[in-house]
Amino acid sequence: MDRTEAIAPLSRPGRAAGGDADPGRPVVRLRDATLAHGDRVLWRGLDLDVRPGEFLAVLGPNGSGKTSLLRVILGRQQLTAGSVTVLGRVPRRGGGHIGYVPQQKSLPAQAVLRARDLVRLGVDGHRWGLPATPRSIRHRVDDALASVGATPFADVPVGRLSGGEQQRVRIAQALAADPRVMLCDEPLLSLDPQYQRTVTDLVDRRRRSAGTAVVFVTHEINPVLGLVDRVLYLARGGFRTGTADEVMTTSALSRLYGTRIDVVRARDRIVVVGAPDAATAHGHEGGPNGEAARDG
Ligand SMILES: Nc1ncnc2c1ncn2[C@@H]1O[C@H](COP(=O)(O)OP(=O)(O)OP(=O)(O)O)[C@@H](O)[C@H]1O
Repeated sequence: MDRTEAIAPLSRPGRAAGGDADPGRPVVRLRDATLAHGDRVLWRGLDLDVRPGEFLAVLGPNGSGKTSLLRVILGRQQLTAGSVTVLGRVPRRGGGHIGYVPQQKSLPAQAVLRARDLVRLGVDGHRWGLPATPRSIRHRVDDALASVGATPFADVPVGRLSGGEQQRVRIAQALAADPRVMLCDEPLLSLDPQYQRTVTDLVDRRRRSAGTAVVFVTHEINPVLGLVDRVLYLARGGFRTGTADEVMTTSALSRLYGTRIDVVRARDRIVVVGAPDAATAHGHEGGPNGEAARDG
């Protein structure tokens, strides 16, 4: 079955295009934030503001605490020290205005929920500007499905979809929440280049049209290099923040890792050579305090 179709724009019944977000007010704010499990410090002394419409890429080796950062912002994980606010409030489980694309795990083959049922779960429990009638909710779900090209498989049980199709449905679910911030945990995994582009374009369009802040965890910066405003790089208990040009450099990453790392620009790509990989960089050694980080 050919399940691809043209990608439709996601209409927004709530705020006007451009959003009502105050561009000066951070959507996400962390101050002197530390997260540790036992005596193992994932990151320490993190100051971070993510502003409306900003695209923040979060990079770092396996186990450096990228997903944990998203869990803190979601209110599912308590900081060890410091503070976090989302839209000026301490985040709590189930709070609205957050679109979350969790790290991909295949849905069981026997999962009987249809794609549209999953997306509908994104609408429920959130305010999105208009009274939620069954008809308006159905339109919202249809819009979100169309926006990721998922209309042809809207009624297929999700367990029967490919990994990439399931991922597009998860993006639609996050968009259906009419989010002020999107938290995306490696959303490009298992997508072919065409749909990597689809996903990054959707997220980019959303932040430009609605002022949605984006926190985008990725192992690979190249697919989002043209979109990224700032990078947060986590490693060995420390971090660096800044533009891609500031962070993705031989000197910045060598200091962060405490060993020689080479960052090479080849055509429009960044290649990092020598960064300890998942097997060796699990970071269990604890690591130094956060590098002097710039945030702004
Ligand atoms: N509740 C917990 N208790 C103890 N350790 C935990 C807990 N949650 C996460 N960890 C550990 O913290 C570390 C960071 O996990 P996290 O998933 O945030 O890393 P990550 O940077 O997203 O990794 P990956 O790139 O592999 O997805 C891991 O070693 C993980 O095992």
